[in-house]
Amino acid sequence: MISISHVSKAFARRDGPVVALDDVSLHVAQGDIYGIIGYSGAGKSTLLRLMNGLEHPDQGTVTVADTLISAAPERALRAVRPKIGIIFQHFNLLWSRTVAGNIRLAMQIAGTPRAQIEARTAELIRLVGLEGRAVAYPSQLSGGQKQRVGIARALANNPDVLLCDEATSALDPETTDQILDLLAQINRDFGLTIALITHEMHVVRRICNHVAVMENGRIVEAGAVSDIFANPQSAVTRSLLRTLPDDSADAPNRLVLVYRGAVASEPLLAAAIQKHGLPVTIHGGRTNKLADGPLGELVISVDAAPEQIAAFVTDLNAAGIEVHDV
Ligand SMILES: Nc1ncnc2c1ncn2[C@@H]1O[C@H](COP(=O)(O)OP(=O)(O)OP(=O)(O)O)[C@@H](O)[C@H]1O
Repeated sequence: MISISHVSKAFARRDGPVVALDDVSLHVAQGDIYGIIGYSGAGKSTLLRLMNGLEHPDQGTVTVADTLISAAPERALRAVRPKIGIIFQHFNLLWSRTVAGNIRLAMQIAGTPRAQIEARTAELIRLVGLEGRAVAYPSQLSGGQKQRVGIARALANNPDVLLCDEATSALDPETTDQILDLLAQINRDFGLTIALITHEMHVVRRICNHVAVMENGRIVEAGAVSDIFANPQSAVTRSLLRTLPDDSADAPNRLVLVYRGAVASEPLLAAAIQKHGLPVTIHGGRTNKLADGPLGELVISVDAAPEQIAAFVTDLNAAGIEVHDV
């Protein structure tokens, strides 16, 4: 659906040329949710602008929805743009138009017949969960609602591809997850291909199936999200992964085992698990080297009745392991 082949792009600046993209190749398949992640200045926005023809590469080719965007004349670009929806970090809504007015505009520009516009607008408002807000103005909406309008507008012309430019970076964590879930639902229900740029690994973890990690204008690694998470190759990927909060925080019956100094936690834990016969999931652990000796932490959850867990904890305590249920 999106093919980027050996693309390079430099910008002229007073202090010399800046290489924004350096021999980048990337393939986004039909139905993918493909994340492009990197820190500020890595080249993500430039790559996204190449995908909708706002920039042209110095070298290489960009093909989106069977159109060679990198070499397309303006007329061909105008024809293909309705097939490429885009949503933005700051929503880019028209403040003088209502929710419905913003969504209609995309179809009016594309020359859609009026009767069709009304039906499609109503359908899109339902799809993004904004029923009853059609006549509200953007200033009356929360950030999450504004992005829902952005999504409805981007989908108005039935695009083949949705590009997301840091689409949740201006939102709080809860709203971020709601918007990401909406994008995932649209991907599932309509098979819409999504390419997104982000600096947050959480976004990749929650909805992407593929990811490319960028640094200094290059893709340093790319592949299936599960492979990259399981075996990150580059320092920048490992650094981005360290920023992730622990998903096990939501697990039921989550216990943090703390062991100090010479207490060897694993054999003691194994013995307690065996004795009580409980299903224990280990979520992770780490060792802190404190000035007065090592302090270990192991995060587990136990799928058992409260009294079984209490007996298990009593044995762990007796073995010198502190247990916190946080
Ligand atoms: N129009 C431009 N003129 C000059 N330099 C540019 C231009 N656009 C991007 N650059 C430079 O190219 C490099 C890559 O920028 P880009 O915006 O693509 O990175 P990014 O990963 O999207 O970062 P950010 O999240 O900060 O936007 C940076 O060094 C940037 O300063």
